[in-house]
Amino acid sequence: MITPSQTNTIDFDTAKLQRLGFSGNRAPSLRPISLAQLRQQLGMQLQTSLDAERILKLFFTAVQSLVPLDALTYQQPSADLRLELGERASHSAGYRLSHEGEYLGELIFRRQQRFSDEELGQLESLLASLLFPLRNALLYRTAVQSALRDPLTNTGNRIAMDQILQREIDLARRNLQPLSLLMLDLDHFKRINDDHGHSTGDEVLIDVAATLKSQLRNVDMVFRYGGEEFLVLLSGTCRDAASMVGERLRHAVQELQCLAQGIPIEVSISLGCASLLAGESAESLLRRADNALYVAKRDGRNRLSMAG
Ligand SMILES: Nc1nc2c(ncn2[C@@H]2O[C@H](COP(=O)(O)OP(=O)(O)OP(=O)(O)O)[C@@H](O)[C@H]2O)c(=O)[nH]1
Repeated sequence: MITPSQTNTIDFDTAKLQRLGFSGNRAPSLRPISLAQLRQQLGMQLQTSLDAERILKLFFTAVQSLVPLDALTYQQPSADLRLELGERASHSAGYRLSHEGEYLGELIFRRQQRFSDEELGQLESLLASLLFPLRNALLYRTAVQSALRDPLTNTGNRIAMDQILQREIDLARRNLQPLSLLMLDLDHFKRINDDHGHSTGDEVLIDVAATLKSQLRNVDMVFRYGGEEFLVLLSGTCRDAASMVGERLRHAVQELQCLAQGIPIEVSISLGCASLLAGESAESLLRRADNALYVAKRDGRNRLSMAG
């Protein structure tokens, strides 16, 4: 029988690290180590993962067996990555990382004592071991992110939506928090395509997606659900608040100044709103939001309808 504290899952990265003599949970080794030995170890250790955060954590731990540190911060805004490890401290040594002109982020070492010239030389030498693993991890991260994004509107795609919706439902249930969905669809979009061409239609989709994002909090998520249909996931948001958000979105899209060859195009959206019921599945929640959207269309468009 498997007791709750046991697990039969194998983390291959951890297992490989243990074979190489490293453990992520162990404090850094107190055994003196030379720069050359540490570079050799890092060369092997950092190749065990394609997860940039994990690589930076391994690096931070390993470096401390040669140069004492209190913190490491790293950021690469275009990869949407920011990491703060350890406690903030007064002295810092910052590096802009790049490889063959490719920007790989900013990394800052921090600690309470000033760094000596020798230590700075050691840190720079160790950073060389980080470059290739970090570059590969950033490429991997970009590939994973692009597999989950709609390239036209830069919103999440259907695959991302399926994954995130289920996760958010589980979280809402565990934390006893409300969760609401807005399903929205551009009105008479076919006419826009027919009258002004598909590239104008694409521009309208891009503008509407940008408008939706600009009206929402960072934690709210926008997905392109179909051709001219979007889904907004509002975690921690009850029915009344979701209805207000929906109205705000509807109004913002109506105010959009879209032009085709200098001629203004009227753009509006219809929305269906549903809030998670106790024990409800993702499919049922989506179905109720879709039914509410159907009612909004049937009742004249450019309106919000609440699921029953
Ligand atoms: N330009 C462009 N058009 C798209 C895209 N995806 C879907 N469409 C078009 O969106 C239109 C949707 O038409 P309908 O489903 O009839 O909906 P509608 O005209 O918006 O009418 P209602 O939803 O009833 O208000 C179709 O003409 C599709 O070709 C896209 O990526 N770009």
